[in-house]
Amino acid sequence: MKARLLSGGTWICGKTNISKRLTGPQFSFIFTIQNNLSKEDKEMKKRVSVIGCGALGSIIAQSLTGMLREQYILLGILGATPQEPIKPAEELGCKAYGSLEALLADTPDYVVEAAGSDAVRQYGARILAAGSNLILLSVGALADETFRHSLGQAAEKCDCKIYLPSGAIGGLDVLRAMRLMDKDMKIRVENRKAPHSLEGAPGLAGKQLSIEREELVFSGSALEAIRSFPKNVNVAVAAALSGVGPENTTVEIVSVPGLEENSHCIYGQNKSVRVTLETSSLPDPSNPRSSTLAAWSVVSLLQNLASPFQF
Ligand SMILES: NC(=O)C1=CN([C@@H]2O[C@H](COP(=O)(O)OP(=O)(O)OC[C@H]3O[C@@H](n4cnc5c(N)ncnc54)[C@H](O)[C@@H]3O)[C@@H](O)[C@H]2O)C=CC1
Ligand SMILES: O=C([O-])CC(=O)C(=O)O
Repeated sequence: MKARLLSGGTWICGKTNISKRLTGPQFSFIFTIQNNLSKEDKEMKKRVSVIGCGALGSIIAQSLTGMLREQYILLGILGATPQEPIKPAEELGCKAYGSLEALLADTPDYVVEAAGSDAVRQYGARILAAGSNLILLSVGALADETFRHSLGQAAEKCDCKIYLPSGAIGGLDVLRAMRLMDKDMKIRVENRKAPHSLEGAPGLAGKQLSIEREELVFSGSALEAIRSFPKNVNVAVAAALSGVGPENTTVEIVSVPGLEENSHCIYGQNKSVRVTLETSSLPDPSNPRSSTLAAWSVVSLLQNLASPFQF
């Protein structure tokens, strides 16, 4: 049975709420049974905090208080500024955190990141060190091997997990199995988006994309792709991490005027299996870079974590 420490110095362990005291040089614990269980602790719902209240974070936060409310409690939301989460938090009846420290003081079981790769770099290790599991949408932050390794070590040290949802694509399971069969498998990812869904990417360096003709705006490794298009090819890094890694995965980004959907096609091949995984989905109305599907992949992951059946 795993125990976790609540903010007031109270441990919760299985269905028993117990307080702890440390005594003597032998490092022995003295536990006192308490009867002040709150309704939520009795029900053993998992407690979640969300970072980011934009297009995807909003859907996730709403789902936590809606279809996932039997399994989860939304503790609070952290935004880029203390003001940003105030309105959504009010609407959803949770806290608007003014800082990461305030979020960590709530000791969530899971922290969902929907804020961008800078937030992963800035907060990831501290969240894990505080004992929370991390669910990352900005998987692209893990393209950097040194950072990925250090975050993995932080998770292991605290016996926490880093969950990588399927995001705006699917089929990561088959890529992982194919990689086990043949370490020399090949993966190529083609991302097609309308010009306005790519605008503002550092890789375009201010270049105006044509609104008349299709153009190849990037061709290279997933490692280079995420540096140039950090808000567009997290999917390619997720596919790469499931297979042969960001340096060995080829990515092409195509700007397609008039394209209504964000389209991601993953071509995988090993000695005996060939897959084409195509996902085309509508961008979120409030952020054309992101497919709404990515938020629902987190909702689905949370539902899976609470289910006796594990996909
Ligand atoms: N894995 C996948 O398939 C996909 C991943 N993504 C990732 O998800 C991220 C979020 O996507 P959207 O919700 O569409 O973006 P968005 O721009 O609509 O919202 C981002 C939110 O995060 C907040 N934020 C930014 N920096 C922050 C920080 N340091 N601390 C706290 N909050 C911060 C912003 O203020 C905003 O509320 C993207 O940046 C991208 O990295 C997006 C689409 C697909
Ligand atoms: O939402 C999408 O279509 C894909 C995306 O932005 C990403 O992978 O970063």
